[in-house]
Amino acid sequence: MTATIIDGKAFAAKVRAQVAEHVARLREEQGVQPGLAVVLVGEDPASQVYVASKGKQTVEVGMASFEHKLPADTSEEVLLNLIRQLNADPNVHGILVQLPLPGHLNSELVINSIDPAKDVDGFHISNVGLLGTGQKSMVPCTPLGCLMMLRDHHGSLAGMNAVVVGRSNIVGKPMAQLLLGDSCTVTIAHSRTRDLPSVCRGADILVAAVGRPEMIKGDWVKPGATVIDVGINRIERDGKTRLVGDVDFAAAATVAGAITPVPGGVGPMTIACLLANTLTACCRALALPEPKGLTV
Ligand SMILES: NC(=O)C1=CN([C@@H]2O[C@H](COP(=O)(O)OP(=O)(O)OC[C@H]3O[C@@H](n4cnc5c(N)ncnc54)[C@H](OP(=O)(O)O)[C@@H]3O)[C@@H](O)[C@H]2O)C=CC1
Ligand SMILES: Nc1nc(=O)c2c([nH]1)NC[C@@H]1CN(c3ccc(C(=O)N[C@@H](CCC(=O)O)C(=O)O)cc3)C=[N+]21
Repeated sequence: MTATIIDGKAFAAKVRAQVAEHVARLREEQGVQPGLAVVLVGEDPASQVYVASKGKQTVEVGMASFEHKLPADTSEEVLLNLIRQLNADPNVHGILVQLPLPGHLNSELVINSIDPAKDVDGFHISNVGLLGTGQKSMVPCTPLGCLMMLRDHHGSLAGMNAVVVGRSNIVGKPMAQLLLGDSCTVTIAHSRTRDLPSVCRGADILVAAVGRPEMIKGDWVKPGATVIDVGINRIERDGKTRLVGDVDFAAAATVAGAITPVPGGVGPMTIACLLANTLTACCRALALPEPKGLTV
């Protein structure tokens, strides 16, 4: 058996086209332009690449992009002041603070200082609570992108056994909430899980968000299952730097029914959902109708 490859890159392009169309209409009919502010503290090269790519795609869909690059030794006070300023700026509808932050900064405090209505990452404690209780919220971009691909592939997810490997606040936990919201039977696995291979083998939907290159082996995958690989790991192989996921793709693709590749899977969907969330935040801020199909 050879799995269907779920093309996240192509799907993301479609989502961005939908966003762009809605943005054009907003500008024409309402004279408003959605704006996204991205804050990067420090000079982590990978983060710089992501931030540049987000900025480029933001402009491509017709939104305003505001980039704030601060030195690694920025004080909490300076960062909180910037966030206060962005919270008050009517041209900014979405705010993203790139994680991880340098160690001397309290990420929880920083994230929770963002206006929840502008928290396009969905990491603010009030958005987390709203999502957990099934109320309208800002939904974290990576899990939202995964859910969109799963719904597109399966239609209804009701009754399916979903296993999420990883319990981080930014991927694993919100992913599990979304799958539960779609009536999956959800298991969350982590580093203390006993017999992870057999837990994974029970999954109709297997989401890997571990941060360990190719840890999930082919024989951990139930035949015909759908595998969503969130992992982004840079490794050296054959003298070259390569990007691989948390799943042994070559082996899993011979067993799974469908699988997302890395690169070209979840990553591009994450950025597309960030743009979708910014548009949603803008529409909510102005009490305008929200675009359909771009949030849960
Ligand atoms: N494509 C995208 O857009 C994005 C990709 N990512 C990628 O996704 C991956 C996960 O990110 P993130 O959630 O932030 O990572 P974290 O490091 O915050 O969390 C990793 C989770 O995996 C669990 N884990 C670690 N080792 C094992 C193991 N051997 N067996 C079982 N579980 C294990 C940890 O368990 P425990 O809690 O017990 O320590 C933890 O819950 C990374 O590769 C990251 O780069 C992240 C965000 C966006
Ligand atoms: N506040 C915050 N929000 C985030 O959403 C956030 C963050 N911090 N910190 C870092 C992680 C990681 N992340 C990725 C986004 C896109 C790709 C992506 O587009 N990847 C491409 C490949 C890119 C490449 O070649 O390096 C792909 O998978 O095809 C990857 C990773 C968002 N994150």
